[in-house]
Amino acid sequence: MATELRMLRDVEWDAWSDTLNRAFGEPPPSPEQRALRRELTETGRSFGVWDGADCVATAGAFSFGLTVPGGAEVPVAGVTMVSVQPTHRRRGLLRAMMRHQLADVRERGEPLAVLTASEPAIYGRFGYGAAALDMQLTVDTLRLAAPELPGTDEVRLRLVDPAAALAECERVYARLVPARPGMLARRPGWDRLAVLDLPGERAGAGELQCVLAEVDGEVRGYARYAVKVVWEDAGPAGVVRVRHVEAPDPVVYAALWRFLFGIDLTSSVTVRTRPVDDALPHLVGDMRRCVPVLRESLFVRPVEVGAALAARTYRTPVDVVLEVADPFCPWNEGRWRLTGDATGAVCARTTDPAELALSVRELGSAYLGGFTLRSLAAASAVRELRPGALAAASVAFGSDVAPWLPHGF
Ligand SMILES: CC(=O)SCCNC(=O)CCNC(=O)[C@H](O)C(C)(C)COP(=O)(O)OP(=O)(O)OC[C@H]1O[C@@H](n2cnc3c(N)ncnc32)[C@H](O)[C@@H]1OP(=O)(O)O
Repeated sequence: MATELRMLRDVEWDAWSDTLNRAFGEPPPSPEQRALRRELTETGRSFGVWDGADCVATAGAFSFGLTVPGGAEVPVAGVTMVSVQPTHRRRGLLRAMMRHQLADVRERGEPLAVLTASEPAIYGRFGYGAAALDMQLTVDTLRLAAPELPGTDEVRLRLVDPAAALAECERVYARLVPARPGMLARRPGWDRLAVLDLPGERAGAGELQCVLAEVDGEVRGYARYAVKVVWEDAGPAGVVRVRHVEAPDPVVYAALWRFLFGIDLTSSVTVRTRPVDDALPHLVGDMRRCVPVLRESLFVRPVEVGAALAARTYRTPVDVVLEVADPFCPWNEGRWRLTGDATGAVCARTTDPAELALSVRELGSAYLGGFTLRSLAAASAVRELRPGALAAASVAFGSDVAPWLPHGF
């Protein structure tokens, strides 16, 4: 029987969600998880493939606002919930869904699509390039002195119920979003996801805790964490598992880390993701004891090359003609002249000779300033056609603040 690709109907949501769960091999969601997932699903952007009455593939998107270099918030499609049933894999269903979705994103006028990948090898063929890294840290707090800056003693710390303190924490988070490329402006409901604390997902740790950091009565930062109790023959060796630690002010940030380092009966801290330019390794005496694991996080796909490149600013003045290859979205193919600086940019079609040649995937990788055009050229993924063009464009595309996506979606 032929399969049919079509939009999700509200009444089909449960079956659609079960299809997704099966493809990931996950246990059924708790009622609380299911309700939140359903609330966050944008039905108008969710679709699937049906084989008769059976839903055999799923995909969707969130309408996000992404911070780009320069601080603008750009509307993007956050591609998500992609799955194909084991009975129907490797017959082209994913490819068909990606084609359908990118055409829809273009129609909506969103210049970029973004995603996090279950397996990084999947999405390059559809024009998505790895654009940001995240850094997981494991810190040996027994051997390190806790961070200390002048003023940390003036920061008042208060333990609160994570859900009850959401509004105060969100005010801090909202200040951070425009300051870092890769961050997403919060949409309704996503704050609750940040404090979801399902007993089945605690992996041996206790309940989620939240500590607020206040200066002059105002909340300036927060950390969310859970403690995993460990007793060894030699004594306590618990682990502080940090989910979030956020504070725009360095002194408040140091105060939060000092607190996390000092929790009784623990000897290490793990934090599941921080930006690669995080301050913590510089706040401790011995940065080797902050052991990092780097991993790609956010993938970026320019859907409209001209609009995407004009939506960000450039660290240094740039004037370059790009020859872009994009077999999956052929409307992007050809030559584009990009001119811009730290105040704005214009990108338009041109017939002038090309100076750099690259595919849309590399453009996605360089877009947020997380990977340089020079490093992509060293892997033969970018070709310099006019001497000097690579060095100038590579610096211009950079970002002083490393891009970072604090959470999956
Ligand atoms: C944004 C997100 O939601 S990420 C989550 C992705 N989902 C999952 O990981 C859930 C488990 N996996 C699955 O559901 C499926 O195997 C999928 C969605 C990854 C692939 O679906 P399929 O329908 O089998 O893919 P399809 O047949 O369209 O393959 C298209 C191309 O991708 C390739 N491909 C598919 N899956 C993978 C993979 N896991 N790794 C590398 N390449 C892959 C295929 O080989 C094919 O290559 P080609 O262009 O050279 O012909």
